Amino acid sequence: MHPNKKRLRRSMMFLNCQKPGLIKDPYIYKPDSIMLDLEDAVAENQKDAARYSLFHALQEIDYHGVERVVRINGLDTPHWKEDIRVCVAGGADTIRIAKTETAQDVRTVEEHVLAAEREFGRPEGSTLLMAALESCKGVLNALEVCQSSDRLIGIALSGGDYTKDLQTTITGTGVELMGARQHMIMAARAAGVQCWDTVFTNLDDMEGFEKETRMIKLMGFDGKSLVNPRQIAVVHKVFTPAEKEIVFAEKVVREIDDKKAKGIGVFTVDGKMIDIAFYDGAKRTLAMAKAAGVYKGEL
Ligand SMILES: CC(=O)SCCNC(=O)CCNC(=O)[C@H](O)C(C)(C)COP(=O)(O)OP(=O)(O)OC[C@H]1O[C@@H](n2cnc3c(N)ncnc32)[C@H](O)[C@@H]1OP(=O)(O)O
Ligand SMILES: O=C([O-])CC(=O)C(=O)O
Ligand SMILES: [Mg+2]
Repeated sequence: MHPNKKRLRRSMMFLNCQKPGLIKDPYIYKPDSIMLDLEDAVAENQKDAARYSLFHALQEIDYHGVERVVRINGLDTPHWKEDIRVCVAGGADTIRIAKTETAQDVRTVEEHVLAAEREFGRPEGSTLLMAALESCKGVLNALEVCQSSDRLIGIALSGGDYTKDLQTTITGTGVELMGARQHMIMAARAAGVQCWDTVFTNLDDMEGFEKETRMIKLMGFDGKSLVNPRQIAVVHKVFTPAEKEIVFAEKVVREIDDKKAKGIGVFTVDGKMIDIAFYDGAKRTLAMAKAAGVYKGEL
């Protein structure tokens, strides 16, 4: 498996490739990933200029370990083939396929990525893929998209275009996105890939943003697409296990190991019933805490 397939992706911040001022140093905000956008943030007559900036940024800027995702234009545009060549030539870590609808869309992109890896002498299989689902058809096909390719690391809900297709609007209540969110997270888990929630565009409503972030964390998402550096700290706070969760998870793992050796299946930890069903969840909490740099233990 590619070493970065399962890396921590709590915060994935979009930035517009049309704006060199934005793409030159976003690592200072310490998101887990940046998403350099060639799609909707870039005006139609600026696509070439955006690709040119992107190529030089990928080649010349040290992003200090922040994952460099590039969002390419959809397969219904004249741009995506050249977008892929520039991403691969520049050495992007991951390509986000905008407006993905089917498993075949992912496979088509994969063929072009492989051809570009050969053309530019990049290791075959080094470029990862994520698929943005932005229509009812795309969301309904979530499972086949998740199972489409070994390069595919996960699926992202794109609520703006999705609600347009659904013929509603984003209200901030989450009602209109609930079905898609639930469906996508189940598909991603069934296929063993990651799943990210859509952007929150009201930058003046930080309270609403935190509420939504807490909700999607509870739903099972791995993180969220973001549009602004102010949103990163909130997402990291919500998605990084707190000290008391880490302590409890350590106790659960140790107690299950200990009780198993003694032939005991069910018992309590801090007044809560625990059995083997809780083992993987506790292990996941510790792995996440370790990846986030807040846990140094060996469990
Ligand atoms: C529906 C979709 O398709 S979403 C995906 C496409 N959208 C995007 O890519 C938009 C990304 N976001 C942005 O461009 C901007 O955040 C905007 C236009 C929404 C708001 O911009 P501003 O009003 O300037 O935001 P704000 O005042 O919070 O900026 C503060 C600082 O953060 C920087 N900043 C803002 N957004 C970003 C970003 N996404 N990435 C990196 N830096 C950013 C600004 O340049 C500014 O830096 P400075 O203090 O050195 O001047
Ligand atoms: O991917 C996202 O969250 C942003 C986007 O394109 C959309 O909402 O349509
Ligand atoms: Mg969109």
